[in-house]
Amino acid sequence: MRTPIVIGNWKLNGTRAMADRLVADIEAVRPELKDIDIGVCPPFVYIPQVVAQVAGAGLGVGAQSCAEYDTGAYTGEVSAEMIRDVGCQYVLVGHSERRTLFGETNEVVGRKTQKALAAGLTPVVCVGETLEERQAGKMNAVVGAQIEAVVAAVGIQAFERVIVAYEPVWAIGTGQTASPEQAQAMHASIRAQLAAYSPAIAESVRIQYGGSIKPGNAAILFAQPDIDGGLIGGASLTAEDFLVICRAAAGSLRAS
Ligand SMILES: O=C[C@H](O)COP(=O)(O)O
Repeated sequence: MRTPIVIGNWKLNGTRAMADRLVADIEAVRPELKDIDIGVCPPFVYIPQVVAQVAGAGLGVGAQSCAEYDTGAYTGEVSAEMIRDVGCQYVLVGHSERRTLFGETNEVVGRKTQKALAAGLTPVVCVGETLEERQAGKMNAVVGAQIEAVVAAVGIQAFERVIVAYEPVWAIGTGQTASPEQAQAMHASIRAQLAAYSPAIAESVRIQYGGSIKPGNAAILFAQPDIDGGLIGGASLTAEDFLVICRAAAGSLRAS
């Protein structure tokens, strides 16, 4: 049985006051949602305040990216060690916005995953195809290559400590969610790919779905057998929406 995990990726949004209110609202209902894992990924500058606020509340904190380097002359970068040092548990790696807007290749994503694991963080490795790739029928090959690069960098055994997030690029921030069937098919395909290396690891690895998850569609997505929670963008910015989504994840556990 895999514990569902819901993570809010705030992206480039928020203020100190917003972070304070949002986290307080999530914490207030955390005891009702104790059967699932919940995390938030604020912008770097708000991480210390959120870490201090959630201390002991069972809410994980993550960064939205990490450097592929440890230390040195890399202006603007933040290392996985630093992220761990300030109390984070998670780090997103290879989000499609990083891949598309900041040129992160599969190899870079592999190296970042390696750094995250070495620092003791849980990397949330994001994969997903563009609309053009889907329309050309290449989605399994594209996502397969993204997964393969991470396996090549860290080895299959390390996937015990990796979370995968399948986020079709065409569904991110567009309001156009993958259908439950499309999402389930890709999650099953990722699991099958990992099973070729290790059936046990494939069975235990958590695969989140991300891309326009909202209160109205979360339950049906989370009800799919290979979907283990969600990576939430826009709907993670208000406690009202985020908590409905968290409740849907907790509900999927009870229904299974
Ligand atoms: O990291 C989150 C994803 O990019 C999904 O974003 P979204 O829920 O705003 O579509």
